[in-house]
Amino acid sequence: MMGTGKTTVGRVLATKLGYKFVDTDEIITQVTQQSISEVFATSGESAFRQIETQVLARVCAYTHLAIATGGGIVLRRENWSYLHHGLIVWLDAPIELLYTRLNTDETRPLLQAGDLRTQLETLLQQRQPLYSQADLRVNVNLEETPEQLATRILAAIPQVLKKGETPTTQL
Ligand SMILES: Nc1ncnc2c1ncn2[C@@H]1O[C@H](COP(=O)(O)OP(=O)(O)O)[C@@H](O)[C@H]1O
Ligand SMILES: O=C(O)C1=C[C@@H](OP(=O)(O)O)[C@@H](O)[C@H](O)C1
Ligand SMILES: [Mg+2]
Repeated sequence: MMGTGKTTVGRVLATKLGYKFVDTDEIITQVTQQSISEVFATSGESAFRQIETQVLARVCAYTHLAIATGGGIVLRRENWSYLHHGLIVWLDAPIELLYTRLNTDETRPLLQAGDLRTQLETLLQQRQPLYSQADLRVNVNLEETPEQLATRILAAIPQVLKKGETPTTQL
């Protein structure tokens, strides 16, 4: 979900793994020469989602790469075939944490209209069943630094290889 720390923690995780790192939003910004807000404003969400899928289709083919996606990547069914090229980590955070982080943020177009808490609740309700399809669920809290969170994710990854329910890691 937006604000959970995918871009920030993904970068740290890549460093720890000795992997390269890409963020699909950053690639979209480079390719379109527009900010994410500008893409939404000038072309609309549906065009953004199309570009997002094209970007994911390209980057998912690489090995030794950590990919941070936008929180809406789960919405298109075809994206899942690309996501499953790798190990999918769900950063799950309570609404209050997201609210604290995104309260003054103006870079996420889907959260600019209306009450932020309501917006977050609505989106999370829609997306929770999709996020829960990930390989690893990581409960995010306010105490851990990106460094600590990345360390915890790394430690939890072996559990993904074992058969059974989706593993969850919390502090
Ligand atoms: N573990 C963390 N502790 C404190 N702040 C964080 C942490 N992870 C991310 N942030 C901050 O939260 C905001 C959202 O993080 P970001 O990585 O952009 O999330 P996402 O890519 O999931 O939307 C940024 O301001 C970032 O600096
Ligand atoms: O959840 C979403 O639909 C979106 C999340 C954003 O990325 P982050 O999850 O990195 O904020 C960005 O792709 C766009 O604003 C839409
Ligand atoms: Mg991001």
